[in-house]
Amino acid sequence: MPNVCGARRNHPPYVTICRLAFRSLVRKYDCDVCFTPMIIAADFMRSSKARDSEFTTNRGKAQVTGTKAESEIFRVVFKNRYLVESMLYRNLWLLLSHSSADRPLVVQFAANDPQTLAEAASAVAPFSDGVDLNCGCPQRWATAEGYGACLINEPELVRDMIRQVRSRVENPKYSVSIKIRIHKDLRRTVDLCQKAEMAGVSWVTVHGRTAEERHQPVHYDAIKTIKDSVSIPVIANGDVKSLKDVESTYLHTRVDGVMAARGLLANPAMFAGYENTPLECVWDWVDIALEHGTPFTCFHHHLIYMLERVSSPAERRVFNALSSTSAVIDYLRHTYGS
Ligand SMILES: Cc1cc2nc3c(=O)[nH]c(=O)nc-3n(C[C@H](O)[C@H](O)[C@H](O)COP(=O)(O)O)c2cc1C
Repeated sequence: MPNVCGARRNHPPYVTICRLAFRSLVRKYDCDVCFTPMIIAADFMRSSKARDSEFTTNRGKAQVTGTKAESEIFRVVFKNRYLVESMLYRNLWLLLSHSSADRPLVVQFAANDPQTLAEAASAVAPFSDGVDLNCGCPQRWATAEGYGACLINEPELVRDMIRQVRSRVENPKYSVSIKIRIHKDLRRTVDLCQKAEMAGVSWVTVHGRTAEERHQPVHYDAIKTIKDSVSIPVIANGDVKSLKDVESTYLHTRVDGVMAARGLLANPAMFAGYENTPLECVWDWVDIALEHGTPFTCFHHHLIYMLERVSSPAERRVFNALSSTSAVIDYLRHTYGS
């Protein structure tokens, strides 16, 4: 059963570098598939600047920022040097080992128009394994623009978006998925998923709450009903915070995989069976984050999440107030050892 990592929107470039670093960490601890944060497809297609700031991935040791449009030259970061030679970049890729590549990678888009989504999908297809349409974000800014959770009420539009991506991306193995929330009337969710299936969707991720629900219990029965109503894989999402939760979700719903967000932020080694973030994982984050040139705020924030369950309030007060990478490393060495 695949373990999936899901994350979020609206970020300056340093945040996408940060997401890439975090994806590298969770992949080390048995996360099988990673999603990018949600990217607004229309913004993404509007300018190469937007593409550079919204999407960063790598192949082996090369890091790629943005996407390859016909007339554009790529920025490739290799051993911290920018190479702006597209031929060199192509040759480089052929030589690189894919062992530490950021794959499998699903790029998640917010979109409300088939053509734009298809263009965005075709731009990222060479660097990823699939695109996902966000039909679950309940935030007001998103639904006001016709993105996210409001799309669960537009099954025909969702179907058209899936079809358009399918016909635009040539690779038949490239996945086209949707991430949804459920309706109060579950028949509508089943209808949405069946229409998506008929349009050629590869799988559906179901966050088992309605668009209005926040902290209410996840409706596992609803996820099971959806799973029983379609033949494509279904991924369950919501409140998976340990490997035990993965198992109980599976037993309850018989889904094909689970997606986790907050559980992995708190414990990136969760899918590998650790109850709390192991020290090894903390040091792995330090290594990976420094290797990627992760800015301090992001580096520190992730550690704050990871240490929350394993530190006392007094320790947290000291740790959270640290303001430099060296102070953080000194604190970790002194408090936990290396
Ligand atoms: C910090 C953060 C960022 C998120 N960003 C996204 C996102 O970009 N796209 C998305 O579909 N869901 C996003 N979500 C929602 C999660 O994917 C997930 O549906 C929700 O948090 C419930 O799952 P969980 O209990 O595993 O956290 C985000 C959640 C969190 C906490």
